[in-house]
Amino acid sequence: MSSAAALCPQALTSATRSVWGNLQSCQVHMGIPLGAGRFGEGSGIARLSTELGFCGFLGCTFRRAAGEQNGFKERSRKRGLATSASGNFDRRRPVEVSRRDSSRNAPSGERRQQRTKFRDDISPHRAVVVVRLLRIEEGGAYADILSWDSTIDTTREMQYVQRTLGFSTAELEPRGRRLVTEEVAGIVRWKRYLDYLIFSQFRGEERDYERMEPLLRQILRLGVYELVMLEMSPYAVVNEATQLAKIALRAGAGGMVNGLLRAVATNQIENNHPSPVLEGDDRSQARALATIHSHPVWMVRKWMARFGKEETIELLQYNNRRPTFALRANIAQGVSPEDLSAQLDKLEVAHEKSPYVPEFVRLSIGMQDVLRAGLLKDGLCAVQDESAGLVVCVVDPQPGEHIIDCCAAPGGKALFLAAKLNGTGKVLAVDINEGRLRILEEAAEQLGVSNIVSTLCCDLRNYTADVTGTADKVLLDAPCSGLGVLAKRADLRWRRTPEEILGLNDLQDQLLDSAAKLVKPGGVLVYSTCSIEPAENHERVAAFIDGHPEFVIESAEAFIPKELVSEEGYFASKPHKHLIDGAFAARLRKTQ
Ligand SMILES: C[S@@+](CC[C@H](N)C(=O)[O-])C[C@H]1O[C@@H](n2cnc3c(N)ncnc32)[C@H](O)[C@@H]1O
Repeated sequence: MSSAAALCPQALTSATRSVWGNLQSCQVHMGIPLGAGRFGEGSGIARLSTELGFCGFLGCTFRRAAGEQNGFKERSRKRGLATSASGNFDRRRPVEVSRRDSSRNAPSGERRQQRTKFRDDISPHRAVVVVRLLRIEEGGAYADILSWDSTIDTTREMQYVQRTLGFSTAELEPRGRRLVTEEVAGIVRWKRYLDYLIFSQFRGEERDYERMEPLLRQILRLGVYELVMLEMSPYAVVNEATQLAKIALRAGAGGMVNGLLRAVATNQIENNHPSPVLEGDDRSQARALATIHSHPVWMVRKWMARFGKEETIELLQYNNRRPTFALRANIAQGVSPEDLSAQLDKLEVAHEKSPYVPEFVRLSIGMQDVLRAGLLKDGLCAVQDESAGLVVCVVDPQPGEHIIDCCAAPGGKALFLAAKLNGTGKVLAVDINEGRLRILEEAAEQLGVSNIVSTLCCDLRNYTADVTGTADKVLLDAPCSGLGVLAKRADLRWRRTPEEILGLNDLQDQLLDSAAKLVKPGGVLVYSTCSIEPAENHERVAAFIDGHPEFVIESAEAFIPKELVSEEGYFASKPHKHLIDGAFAARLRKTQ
């Protein structure tokens, strides 16, 4: 599998920076019931985490699966990350990174004692946040995968803290857990802007700043985030961050943190933070916007060239918003959207009907209550972004049809396709990733569509080498950059590169050629992504049509609201305009 094949951010999408966490986040966009893979024998949270960690939806996980492991291992070792006996990065073990151990020269007994010291002057959430940030930045963990599920035992997390920082704290209460999830996602998202504020108060050369110890940097980011973005009391923030740096690093580090955060706190009170000036040529303006809205410069430049400055700012702002979520009523179990709405009313969870997909309801808060009430575990609904539902609407499955979902795992769209078949017809879910297919199979059981869905693990390109098309409809939800789902995937913006996106285009073309072979004459092929980039969307379809004159474009307008349909007849959502994830789908009819 090429490394490009690894990229599959939709899964990631979901995400959530909300309390119900990462595992879930992976599943959200995909429409997997959050319970899937979490409760069965050997398939608990731990297995799902491993699964996600391996095949991920995200780039880095993919990269590892795709054979770039060596570089990663090498990096891990250099940085002292925990590796398993096989040399693989082991998420279960603490990442002990770059803490300068002030007790290094102490006698071993004393050192052990210091390591296990209990500190009640450091809030547990702050200790956990800096350790998680280290794991994400130094250890390659995903922000989503580190989100918190209320059902997870926190003991292991606190062991990470103890081993990384050298002391233990109180256990996290539920409120602390929520704060951890919120802060980790927020700090990852706002990293560039936070670093700008930190650097503006840093007394030293840029070189020294670049070389700053990773733990010290995370403590500063946490302090600045709490002061500026959460507007917490400066007294508590500055004192605890100072103390944390003193204990986990050394006295001098504490002094530095104290001075810097006090300066930021003063600017906060006086509303006097420095700000990059939006002037000069496009490049300078893109740099300024990238800092103000905390995105990579290349992304901002790309969008400015396409959308203009004002619209780019809207998109950047949308990507920094707290993401909202949608639930899909499981019509396969006879649950109508009205039934789901009544259940949510009972739980006093505020929600509204999706204006785009009849089976969906939107909520901005209250997911924890939905989880606790077991609506997902019982298969009454699934968490899924409306954009994923809209792709299924463009396929327009009809009872009795034979449908192939070519890149199906972990299965959000396949399961909704199956539900729409109303008990008759077949969905064949093909994917190269076995672990993710297992998640799909469990979710199909949970949602009551396992009689409709079957799975096949293979590389689509090999599978179609000599088949003749028999499917009524084929969906190719291709591996992509995921630039449409940045609001839900806090760390994705920092993981993507322009080269990676270019590299994906070949794979997308090859998969399209393969998927086309499965469609019977007169049948329909839908190509979709969770990207807003023309290079992955319109341009791929144009290239495909060039080489396949037997396919014609059919407008999506007959299947979804007009406002979501582009001039060319494609479904193309813009996050900042439609307030859902950015996604794309082209409906292509095979004429002969
Ligand atoms: C965007 S994700 C699919 C999400 C899925 N449609 C859903 O709704 O849950 C892309 C998928 O393509 C799969 N994939 C990548 N290369 C493939 C190949 N050559 N053959 C089959 N599947 C492949 C990945 O394993 C990944 O699961």
